[in-house]
Amino acid sequence: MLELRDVQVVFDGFRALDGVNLTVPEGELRFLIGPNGAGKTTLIDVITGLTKPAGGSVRFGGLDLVGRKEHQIVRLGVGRTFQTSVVFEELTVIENLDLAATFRQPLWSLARRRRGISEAVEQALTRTGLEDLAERSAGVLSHGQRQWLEIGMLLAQRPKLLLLDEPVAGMSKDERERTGELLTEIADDHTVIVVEHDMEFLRRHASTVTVLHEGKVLVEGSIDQVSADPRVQEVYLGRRKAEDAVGNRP
Ligand SMILES: Nc1ncnc2c1ncn2[C@@H]1O[C@H](COP(=O)(O)OP(=O)(O)OP(=O)(O)O)[C@@H](O)[C@H]1O
Repeated sequence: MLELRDVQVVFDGFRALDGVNLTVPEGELRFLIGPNGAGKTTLIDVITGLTKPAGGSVRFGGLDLVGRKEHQIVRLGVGRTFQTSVVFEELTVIENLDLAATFRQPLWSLARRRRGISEAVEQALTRTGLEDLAERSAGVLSHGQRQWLEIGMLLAQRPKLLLLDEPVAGMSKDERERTGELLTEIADDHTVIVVEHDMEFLRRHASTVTVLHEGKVLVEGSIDQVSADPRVQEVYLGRRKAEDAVGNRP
C-alpha cells in the first residue's frame, strides 16, 4: 500500500504540491489526471525519490520513502517509466528485457546466473505479448510495441508498484485497447498508478481516478463520479473556454 500524507513540494517559493493526501491500496489500478502543471509528474518524482518534499510523508509497504535515494526506492519495488524512451534500439527485444532485469540484481547473483533467459524476462515477454518479436531489434518496433517493451522492461525488474507516465500517448486505437487490457492484467498482481489525459481511454479502462489541480487533490472517485463533478468540469471546461477564446482571437 502507498500512502502520501500532507506532501508539500516547493520550487523557488512556488507550491507544486500543496498538502497532497493519497492512498492507493495494494493491487489497485489508479489513474491520475489533471490539467497541465497540476503536479502529476512532481507527485511521481516524489514517490520515486527524484524530488525531495519540503514536508509530509510518503509510505510504501510500511516504510517511509522520504530521504531515500532513487536506487534504494527502486530496490524496495517501485518502478517508473519516463516520457523519454530508455530502449536500446540496436539491441533485440529480449536483450533489452534482460538488461533491465539485471539492473536491480546484486553482482553475486549475476555471477552465479547461468546463461539463458531468466523467469522474470520470460514472464515480461509473455505478458506484453512480444514473444514473436523477441529476437528482432528494438529499432524496428512500432510506437505501440516499443511502449509495451518499456512496460516489459519495468516488469522484468519485478516491481510491486509501477508508475506509468502517459503510456498510450501517440498510440493507435487498437494499441490503446491492448494497453488498457495489459494494465488491467498487470494490476492483478501489482499496484499501478497511471498518469493519463485520454478521457476515452479512462472511460474504458479506469476504475478509480484521482484529479489533481494546483498541487492539491481536487476529487477522487469512479470516472463517472469524477467527470460529473462540477469542480472537475470547471477546471477542464473553464480551461477549454479560455483556450477557445484565445484561439478565436482575430
Ligand atoms: N524543477 C522545477 N523547478 C521549478 N518549477 C517546477 C519544476 N518542476 C515542475 N515545476 C512546476 O511545478 C508545477 C507542476 O509541474 P508538473 O510537471 O508536476 O505538472 P504536471 O501535472 O505533470 O503537468 P503536465 O501535464 O504538463 O506534465 C508546474 O507549474 C511546473 O512548472
